[in-house]
Amino acid sequence: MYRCALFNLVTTLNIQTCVVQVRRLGSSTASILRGGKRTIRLNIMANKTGKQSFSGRARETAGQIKRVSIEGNIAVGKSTFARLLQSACPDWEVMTEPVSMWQNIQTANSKDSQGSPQTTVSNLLQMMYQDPPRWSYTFQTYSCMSRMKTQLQPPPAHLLTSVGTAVQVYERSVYSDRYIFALNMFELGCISPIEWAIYQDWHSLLVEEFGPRVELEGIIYLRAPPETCLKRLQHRGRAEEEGVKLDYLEMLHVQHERWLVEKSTEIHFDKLKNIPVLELDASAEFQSDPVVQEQFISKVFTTAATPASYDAGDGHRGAPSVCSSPPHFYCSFFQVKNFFSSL
Ligand SMILES: Nc1ncnc2c1ncn2[C@@H]1O[C@H](COP(=O)(O)OP(=O)(O)OP(=O)(O)O)[C@@H](O)[C@H]1O
Ligand SMILES: Nc1nc(=O)c2ncn([C@H]3C[C@H](O)[C@@H](CO)O3)c2[nH]1
Repeated sequence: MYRCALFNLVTTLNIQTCVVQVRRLGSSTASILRGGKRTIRLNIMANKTGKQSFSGRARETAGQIKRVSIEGNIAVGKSTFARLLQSACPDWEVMTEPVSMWQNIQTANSKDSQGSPQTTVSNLLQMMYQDPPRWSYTFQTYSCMSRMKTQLQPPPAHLLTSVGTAVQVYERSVYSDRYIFALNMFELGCISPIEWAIYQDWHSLLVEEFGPRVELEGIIYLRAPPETCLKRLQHRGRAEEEGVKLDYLEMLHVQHERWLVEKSTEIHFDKLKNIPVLELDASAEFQSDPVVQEQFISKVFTTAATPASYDAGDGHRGAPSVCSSPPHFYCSFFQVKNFFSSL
């Protein structure tokens, strides 16, 4: 119930009916409605319900879907924040970074005695961390391609037919691939000048060719000191990241600051230069137990969703009962709400 209430608040629209669709994060989201079948299914739906005005095609061509990426340093809490957004706004589509694709690349490179192909699974993320000069360019081609695919996925039916603000949220983007990681690897000397030139060439070509389909309307920048990120990274304990040191996170922090705060990174796409950036202080700590953390967040959101707290103002001043205990995510919620309304 509170999810409905919150969704109404976030979109700032009066929704008559609100169908809560709890979905898993990731690639499985409404996948049966994607691709070529999507329009057919939507048209059927439109005919059955008679709501022609909300047909997917109409919404898509009207450009009503807001595409937003969550950016930030390694382990700052993007996936955690994405889960928060998804549970608060079940109608939105929230897509996590395709890390498992990078960890599981299948190659058929030999045949067994019966002549059947033998597949090997390679972990490109691990290879990149173990030997950056050898694997960084390869990694960036694959990470960028997988991000491009994610950003190009057609919106699921429920997003196209929903009445309020339709939002697709990506964890990172083709832009952070270039202006954070690939650039950083180039500056570190792990991507050679010729590899960097080639990367930039095909990156620009793809972004320009796909045009509005990969454009973003906004960026949420989760910002925290690199020391905090290192602590969270170590706590998470992803095997491939064992060798990640503070200086690497400091470099990535500087890249984020240059791109999203100082705006001193040279950007090659006009729309991206003027994109609104919502900066959130992600340094506030949760309790370490993920279950308690989840309950804690739900509580904050439940309270934040009451009309009284919403009506009271901008979130910083408006809800003392919530802000007095964990101010951080409460305030973030209101900032996010206002941010989406302004796009
Ligand atoms: N606000 C927070 N306070 C304390 N711990 C947090 C907070 N946010 C996330 N964490 C913890 O930090 C770790 C990293 O979080 P998460 O996986 O969300 O980061 P990420 O930014 O998505 O990482 P990556 O850059 O690798 O994609 C997790 O163990 C998570 O539980
Ligand atoms: N080199 C490099 N380039 C990228 O585009 C990129 N995107 C993410 N990562 C690393 C950070 C986390 O360890 C892990 C999950 O985010 O993957 C990247 N590393």
